[in-house]
Amino acid sequence: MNIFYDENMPFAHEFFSELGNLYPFSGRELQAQDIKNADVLLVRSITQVNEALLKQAPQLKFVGTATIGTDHIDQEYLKQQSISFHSAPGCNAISVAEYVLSALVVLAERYLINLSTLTVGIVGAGNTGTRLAEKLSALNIHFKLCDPILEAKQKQGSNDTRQYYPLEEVLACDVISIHVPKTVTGEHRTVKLLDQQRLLNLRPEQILISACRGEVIDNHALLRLKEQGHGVKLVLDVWEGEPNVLQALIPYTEIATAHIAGYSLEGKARGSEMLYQALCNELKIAQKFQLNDFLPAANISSIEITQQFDQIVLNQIVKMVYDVRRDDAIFRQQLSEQGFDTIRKTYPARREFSSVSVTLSPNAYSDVPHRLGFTKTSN
Ligand SMILES: NC(=O)c1ccc[n+]([C@@H]2O[C@H](COP(=O)([O-])OP(=O)(O)OC[C@H]3O[C@@H](n4cnc5c(N)ncnc54)[C@H](O)[C@@H]3O)[C@@H](O)[C@H]2O)c1
Ligand SMILES: O=C(O)[C@H](O)[C@H](O)COP(=O)(O)O
Repeated sequence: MNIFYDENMPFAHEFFSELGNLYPFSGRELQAQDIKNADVLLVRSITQVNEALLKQAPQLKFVGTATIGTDHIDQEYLKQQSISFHSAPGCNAISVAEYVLSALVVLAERYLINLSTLTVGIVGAGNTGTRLAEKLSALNIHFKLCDPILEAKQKQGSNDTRQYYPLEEVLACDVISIHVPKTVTGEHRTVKLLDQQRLLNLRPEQILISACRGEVIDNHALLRLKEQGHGVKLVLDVWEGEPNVLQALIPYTEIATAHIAGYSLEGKARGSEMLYQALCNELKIAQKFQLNDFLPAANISSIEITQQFDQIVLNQIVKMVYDVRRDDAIFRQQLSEQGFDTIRKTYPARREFSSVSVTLSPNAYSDVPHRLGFTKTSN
C-alpha cells in the first residue's frame, strides 16, 4: 500500500510506516502526477483535494486531512469516486483555545484589563468555541455563544442545553472570538461574516480575535477601518488569501500570527493519530500505537503554585506554557523574508497546558489550573 502524507504531520512515520510504503510531500506543491500510484493520501489544509489533483490516481481509496477545517476538500467528488474521507474533528481545538487565552492574558497585561470584568462573544460553538468557553468558565469570565445551527438543533431536541444569542448581540461583547468554518454558500455562509457594515459597528474598546479562517473577516474593510483610526484591538491568526497576507494590516494588529493557533504539538499530532485510527478501522486491523507512545515530556513538566490563584498567577502559568508574543514576533520579523508557509513549516515546539502537572500548596488550593487543562499532580 502506498501512503502519501504531508511532511508537516508529526509522527506520521511512527504511526503509518508499518501499514505501507511512505511518501512524504510538500503540501502546497503536490501535483496530480506525484500521486499516480497512491492508495492513501493524507493532507493538511494547504492542499486542495479535488478532481484536478486526483484524476490520475485510480488506486486511491482513502483521503484524510489531519485538520479540523475541511474547506480544502471536494467531498462531493470523493463520494462520486467512492474514495473514503476522514478529517480530524477537534484535534487542535484545545490548542486554539489556549492561543485565545494567551492573547487575552497578553492584552490584559498590556492594557491593564481585569479579565473578570469582560464578556467574551464566541461565534461558532463547535469544538474550538466550546473548548474556549470551558476555559473561560474555569476563570469565571462571562461569555455569550452564537451558533444558529446548534440553536436550531436544540429546538429540534438535541441534548445541548447551552444558551445562544443573536449574532449582533454577541458581536457587541467586549471580546469577540470567531470559531466558524469557512462556508461559501447557504443560509449560514461565513465568508465575510464580518463585512464592512459589521466592522463599522464595532466599538473602539472591543477586542476582535480570529483564529478560524481568514475569509470570515473582510480584511480590506478592516484595514480601511484601522486606517481611519478605529481603536478596535485585533488578534489575527488567519488571513484572507493565505499565504498572501494583506501586509498593510499587520502594523494595526495587537497580535498577528501565521495560522498557528492550532499548532501545539499535541494538536497537530492528534490529527495524525486520528487519521491512523481511521485507516486502521478501514483496513480492519487493530491499532498498535497511540499518541502517548510518541509524545515527549515537556521541557518544564511540573510546577508548584504556592500563592492564592489570581490573575497574576494565571498570567504566569499561561505564558510559561504558551506566550503568543513569541509567534507574533516571528510573524512580524520573518514574514517578508521567509514567507508564510516557511514560518508554519518551521514552527517551534509548543505544548498544551496538559503537558505540565501542577501541585498546589495547601494555602493555594484552587481547582482553576486543573479546569484550565493543566494536569493535577498525582500524590
Ligand atoms: N487557526 C487555526 O489554527 C485553526 C485550528 C482549528 C480550526 N480552525 C478553523 O476553525 C473552524 C472551527 O473549528 P471547530 O473545531 O470549532 O469546528 P466545528 O465544526 O466543531 O464548529 C464550528 C461551529 O460553527 C458553527 N457555525 C457554522 N456557521 C455559523 C455561522 N454562520 N454563525 C455561527 N456559527 C456557525 C457550526 O454550527 C459549528 O457548531 C474550522 O472549521 C477551521 O476552519 C482554525
Ligand atoms: O483546520 C485546522 O485544523 C487548522 O486550521 C489547522 O491548524 C490547519 O493547519 P494546516 O493544515 O494548514 O497545517
